[in-house]
Amino acid sequence: MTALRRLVLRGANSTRQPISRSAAAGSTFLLPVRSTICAGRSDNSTLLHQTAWYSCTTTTSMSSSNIPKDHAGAGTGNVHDQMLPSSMHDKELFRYTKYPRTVSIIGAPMTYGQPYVGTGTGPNMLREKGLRPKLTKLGWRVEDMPDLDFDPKTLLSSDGKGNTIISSQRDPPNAKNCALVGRGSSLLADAVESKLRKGFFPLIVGGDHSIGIGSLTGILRVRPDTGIIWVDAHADLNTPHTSSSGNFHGMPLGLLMNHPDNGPAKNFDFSTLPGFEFLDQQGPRISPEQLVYVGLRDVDPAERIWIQRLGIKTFTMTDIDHLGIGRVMDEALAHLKGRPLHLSYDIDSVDPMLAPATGTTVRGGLTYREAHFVAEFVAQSGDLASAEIVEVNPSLSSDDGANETVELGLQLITSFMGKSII
Ligand SMILES: NC(=[NH2+])NCCC[C@H](N)C(=O)O
Repeated sequence: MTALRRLVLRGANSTRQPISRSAAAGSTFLLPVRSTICAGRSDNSTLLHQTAWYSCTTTTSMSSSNIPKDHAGAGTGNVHDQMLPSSMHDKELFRYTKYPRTVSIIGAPMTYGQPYVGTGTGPNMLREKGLRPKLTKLGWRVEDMPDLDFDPKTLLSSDGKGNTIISSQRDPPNAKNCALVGRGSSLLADAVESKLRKGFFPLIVGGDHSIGIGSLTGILRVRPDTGIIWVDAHADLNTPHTSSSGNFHGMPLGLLMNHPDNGPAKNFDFSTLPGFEFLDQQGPRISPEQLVYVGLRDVDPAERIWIQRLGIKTFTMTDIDHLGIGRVMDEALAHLKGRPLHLSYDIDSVDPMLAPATGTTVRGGLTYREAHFVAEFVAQSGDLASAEIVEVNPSLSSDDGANETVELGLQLITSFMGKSII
């Protein structure tokens, strides 16, 4: 029955309508982004992209008028101390987070790692759907800071305060929006590091998956032995040397992976990537054994070679079909046993019928229950110490598809933050 259900789901045509940018702009979707101006791979795409990003942050920034009453204070730096009784404390879940368990929502509205506008709206969309009260209900003390400032003016200024803008640097080959991604990653790394040092649980809300560069750097600075569960349709193991798109959302693991016998970024000279100076040769790196993939189904040729050569523990969709998600997660957690865990959840791991509003959809993804099971099982292990959700882009689908995707993202967050059926 389950197999049949999965076959039906994976075999059916995706409902995703590949919306052209102009169509997205005309839609009445929640997010009034003028996305027509973003596109292309031409030389000036960076500029177009930035312009679009401005409009997107302006229209969705949190002001007291657009925050529903029960979310008032979200993103304003408040700590909400109103903890409700919860089974989570009895069960010794989230044992790496100091008691009383505090989750720090770190909004990372990064869009520069891929070509579409709209990916930066994730944090506010999730807040508007009630992220904070849902976390409070689960028993968390919630710290909700303003989103990281990824305004190009701030990121590209030499003093980080918007003064003295560095004139636009040319991107190195295959490294689109290099300085913006690099500098944004550096800010995020510092934020994540400081929250972990306080004993908080960083919940990083993207943004595109290039935020993995910053979140993992911050995490590894504090806990170098962290186990990483990368739930994704893609391996994100490229570097500018192997990427065919030049998009940094396909590179976070490639840039950070280390291995004595030449990992993807071995001898990579980060000084050739403006903005990435913080990833100097001493910077924290991932070893292959601390990573597990779940849900892969679209892997580039160079990534396939590295996965095999480095022996990275990988559960593709074929493995999930064959073994079932229960056994896959048993084996995944057994592989990372004894480590604090970071869950990097890309919404495109889920089947596009359920999560159409994302930039790089691939058919044949996780079912609704499989997606939740991954989240629930990791939470129930007690070892989850940080997490991120990425690539929710409401501007890339119809209203319904966008709402479903944001809603699913929110539900998955509640599952990995401790919600259980009983
Ligand atoms: N996190 C993602 N959505 N990654 C998509 C990556 C797609 C492709 N492999 C690339 O490197 O461009």
